Amino acid sequence: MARVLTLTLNPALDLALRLGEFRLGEVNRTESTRLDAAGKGINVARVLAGLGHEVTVSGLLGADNETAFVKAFADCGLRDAFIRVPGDTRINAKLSEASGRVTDLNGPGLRIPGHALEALTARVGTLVTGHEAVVISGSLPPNVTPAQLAGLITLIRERGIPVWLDTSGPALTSGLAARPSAIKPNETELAGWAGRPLETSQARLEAALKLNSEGIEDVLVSAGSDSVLWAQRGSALEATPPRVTVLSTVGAGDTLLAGALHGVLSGWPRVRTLRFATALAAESVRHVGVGDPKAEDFESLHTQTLVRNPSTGEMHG
Ligand SMILES: Nc1ncnc2c1ncn2[C@@H]1O[C@H](COP(=O)(O)OP(=O)(O)O)[C@@H](O)[C@H]1O
Ligand SMILES: O=P(O)(O)OC[C@H]1O[C@](O)(COP(=O)(O)O)[C@@H](O)[C@@H]1O
Repeated sequence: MARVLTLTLNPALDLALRLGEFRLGEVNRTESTRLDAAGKGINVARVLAGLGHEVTVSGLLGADNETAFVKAFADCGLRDAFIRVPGDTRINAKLSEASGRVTDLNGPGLRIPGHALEALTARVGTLVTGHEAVVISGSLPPNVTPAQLAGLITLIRERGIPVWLDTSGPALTSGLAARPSAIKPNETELAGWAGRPLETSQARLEAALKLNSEGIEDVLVSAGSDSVLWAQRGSALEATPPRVTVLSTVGAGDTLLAGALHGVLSGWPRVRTLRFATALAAESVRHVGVGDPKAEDFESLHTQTLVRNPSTGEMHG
C-alpha cells in the first residue's frame, strides 16, 4: 500500500439535512441532520485510508472548532499535519430531498494570515518526500490566490511526485498551468475551463484529449449518473455507473478520485481501475458520506458498471 498526502486548503464541516421537499422562504422540518468533518481532500483521505493506504492530511484548519476534525482523523487513522489558523472552519449545508435532488450551500471559508500559508508551504516542502502521490482538492479560502495554489503544485512536481488536482474556476485554470499529473473535474467544472457547455460525451472527450495534449496525463471527467470519462495520454475509456437510489451525492466526486488513485497506486489495469472507482462512487450516493467498498452488494455494483472505448464503442468485459 502507498503513502499519500492530501491537501485541503478550505475544509468544511458538512451539515447534511434530509427532508421530503425543501420549501424556500418557509419553516422546513428536517427528517435528520448530521455534522461531519469534511472538505474534498479529507473525504479523499477517508476513502484511501479505508482501502489500506497510509494517509497524511494537511491544509489550513480553523483552530476554534477543530474537535470534529481531530476525532475524525483519529477514527480514520489519518495523520494530522494541518496548519491551524485563528477562527472557525466554515460550515457547508447540504440539503437532500426525497426526490434525490441535492442543494449545496458552501461557505467562503476563513481568511488566512500570510504566515499560515508560508507555514503550510514549508510543511508541504518537508512532508512530501516519501509520498507516492499528493491530492490537492477543493476551493481556496477567500484570500488565497490561484497563483499560490499553482506555486504549491510546482513545489511538489519539482520533487517528481504526482499531483492529483480537483478544483474549479480560476483555481483550476491556474492549477493547470502548473501541470498537475491528474485532474478530476465534473462536467460543469470542465465546461468552465473550456468556456463552453460540454453536454455530450463527444464534447467532453475532445476537451479531455486537449488537456492530455497540453501535458495533463490523466483527465477524469465525471458526469453524475451519466458517465465517467478517463483520458490518459490521448487514449480514452468511458464508464457508465450502475443505477442506484440517490440519497446524497455529496462526496461522490471525492470517492471517484480516491478510487481511481487507489487503482493507479495498486498498479491495476485501467479498465479495472475505472470500473472500481465508478462503482465505489455510485455506492457513495446511496447514503451520506464517502463510498464503502465493504458494502454487501459492492460486487454487484461493480458487475453492473460498464466500461467501453468511447471512440470505437467496444465494450470491455
Ligand atoms: N445518480 C448517480 N447514480 C450513480 N452514480 C452516481 C450518481 N451521481 C454520481 N455518481 C457517481 O459519482 C461520480 C461523481 O459524481 P459527480 O456528481 O459527477 O461528481 P462531483 O461530486 O465532483 O460533482 C460519478 O462519476 C458516478 O460514478
Ligand atoms: O471546497 P468546495 O469546492 O467548496 O467543496 C467542499 C465540499 O465538497 C465536498 O468535499 C464534497 O465534494 P464532492 O461532492 O465533489 O465529492 C464536501 O464535503 C464539501 O462541503
